[in-house]
Amino acid sequence: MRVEVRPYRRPFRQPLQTAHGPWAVREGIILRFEDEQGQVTFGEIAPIPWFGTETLEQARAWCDRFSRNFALEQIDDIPDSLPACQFGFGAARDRVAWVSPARFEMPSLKPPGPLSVCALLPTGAAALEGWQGLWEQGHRTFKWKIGVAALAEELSLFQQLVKAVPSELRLRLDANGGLTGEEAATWLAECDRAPLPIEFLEQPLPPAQILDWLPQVKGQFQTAIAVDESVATFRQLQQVYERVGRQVVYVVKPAIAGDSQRLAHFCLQHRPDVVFSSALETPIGRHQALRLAQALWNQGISKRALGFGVEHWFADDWATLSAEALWAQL
Ligand SMILES: O=C(O)CCC(=O)C1=CC=C[C@@H](O)[C@@H]1C(=O)O
Ligand SMILES: [Mg+2]
Repeated sequence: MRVEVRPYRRPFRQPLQTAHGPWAVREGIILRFEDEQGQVTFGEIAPIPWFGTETLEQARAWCDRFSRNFALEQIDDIPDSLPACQFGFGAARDRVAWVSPARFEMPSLKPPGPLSVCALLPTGAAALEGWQGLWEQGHRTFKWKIGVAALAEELSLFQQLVKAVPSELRLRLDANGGLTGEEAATWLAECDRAPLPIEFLEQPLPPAQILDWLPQVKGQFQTAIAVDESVATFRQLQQVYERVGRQVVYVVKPAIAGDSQRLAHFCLQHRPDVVFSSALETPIGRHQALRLAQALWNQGISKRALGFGVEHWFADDWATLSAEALWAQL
């Protein structure tokens, strides 16, 4: 199979403000595969190094190993240290009618409607304005980043936000590991008191601290706790699931969780309480990630809104481009 590699850089409309700091530009790699019958498939490598994936440079180095040709079997040679590469090259295999008893079939994608998609709000006070347009588009689940400004300021904004929105709105909070144990307990108590459902508090503490902290708050709060950075790669997902199982919600970003077939089999075997989430990838990686999420949804895995309400974060028409049109721009 022939493969062509093109890097991309795409600015967000505005930097995404999280506890990791501002993120202004999405960089990645688009792969174009052409098989012997001339059939073309696109894949995407969308690293998030601060989540624990490979860097863009490490991904490039792997891609440079291939001349213009590669065999599907070589996907199995991609190490677990390159999860975004495993996902990107895996696109070639997930398309072909590759017959194997172990293969998890992923039917073609029916794009999910806004009701089943969580929209990402702007961080801070901008959320007080930002939610309305997304509500009018049909979104009913929203995610808001915290752990960026001072606790008192964010708690005040939270109280304004939950009073301003319709009571049917469901809100997720994502601290990106930016809170202390004490601040997280304060947030959980606040969420329990909120006048609308707070679906979960995502990654309140950093991966290195959260698992030891969980037992201290077990059974104290109604609001669920989710992990994201703690399970960014497949190895981490396995380890955390073994340790805390169904005590938490798993926010899984297929684009950085490694081989999609392996992820699918893990989800089918363990049936974790999972939210599939965007890695802020392009429509190419998004399409592949959503196909996986939809196929697992059809198997009864996760009924939670998909964390893919992010197209509005990209400038221009990036979110609606076809794979061929996007490739032609690179
Ligand atoms: O999960 C969602 O609803 C949207 C995607 C999202 O929030 C993120 C995507 C990529 C990196 C992170 O800053 C952030 C997250 O922490 O979940
Ligand atoms: Mg998150």
